[in-house]
Amino acid sequence: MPRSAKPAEEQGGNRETGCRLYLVTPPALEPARFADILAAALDAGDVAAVQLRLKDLSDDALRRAIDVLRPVAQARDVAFLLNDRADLAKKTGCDGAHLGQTDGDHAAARKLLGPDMMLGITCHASRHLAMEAGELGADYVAFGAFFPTSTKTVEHHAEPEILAWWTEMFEVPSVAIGGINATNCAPLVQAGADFLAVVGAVWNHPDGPAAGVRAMNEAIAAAS
Ligand SMILES: Cc1ncc(COP(=O)(O)OP(=O)(O)O)c(N)n1
Ligand SMILES: Cc1ncsc1CCOP(=O)(O)O
Ligand SMILES: [Mg+2]
Repeated sequence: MPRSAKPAEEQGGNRETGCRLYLVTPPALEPARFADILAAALDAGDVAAVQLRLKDLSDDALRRAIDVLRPVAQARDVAFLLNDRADLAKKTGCDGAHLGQTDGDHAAARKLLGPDMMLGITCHASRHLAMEAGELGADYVAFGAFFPTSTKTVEHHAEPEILAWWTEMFEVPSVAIGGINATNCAPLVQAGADFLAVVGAVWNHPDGPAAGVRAMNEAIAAAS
């Protein structure tokens, strides 16, 4: 997936499976303060991508957050994606966008982003949605939620089996999301997830986000 991110082997990441960590930002943040927190997290270990996920912000506020946080990720060769907004991702130098099933026309977004920007698509627990996303040129398909989560109210529950099926059938990378932490991630890694997307496991880690990144990478490596 992340086209501008270094391969796992160059990052000292998880060579066996290639499974890598994908950080989604907390639901609320103050950009200047969060920039330091993000930098510390990214400096703690291998991270393939960061997704800025802020809801109900004006375009101006979103642009301010992007302008502060995007360079923190990109300076470290970590891809920076924007949640929900392909248009703003394109205008603001992001590496791509993540769109859900109600976040507009995926084909139009693919066209807008062009071949050099990434498009990730939520597919819940649906093989059909994933095949549609793959056909229209998604750079990754995201399945979930795999576990209970307090970050978002979720309506779909996915099982590791869908990752195994996808990996066996298609080459488009898969992302697993939803309640994933260092203790429960092994079956997802073993089922072939290319990326584990997490919020709480890193930003709410009791010893801080850097410890959260280390714990996730250790767990991914142990499961590989
Ligand atoms: C990597 C990744 N996977 C899934 C989602 C969920 O996207 P969506 O269904 O559009 O829900 P919101 O995140 O917009 O609430 C995601 N953001 N990232
Ligand atoms: C954005 C999103 N989409 C499905 S579950 C989820 C929240 C993931 O957060 P956490 O890793 O804290 O469960
Ligand atoms: Mg969305």
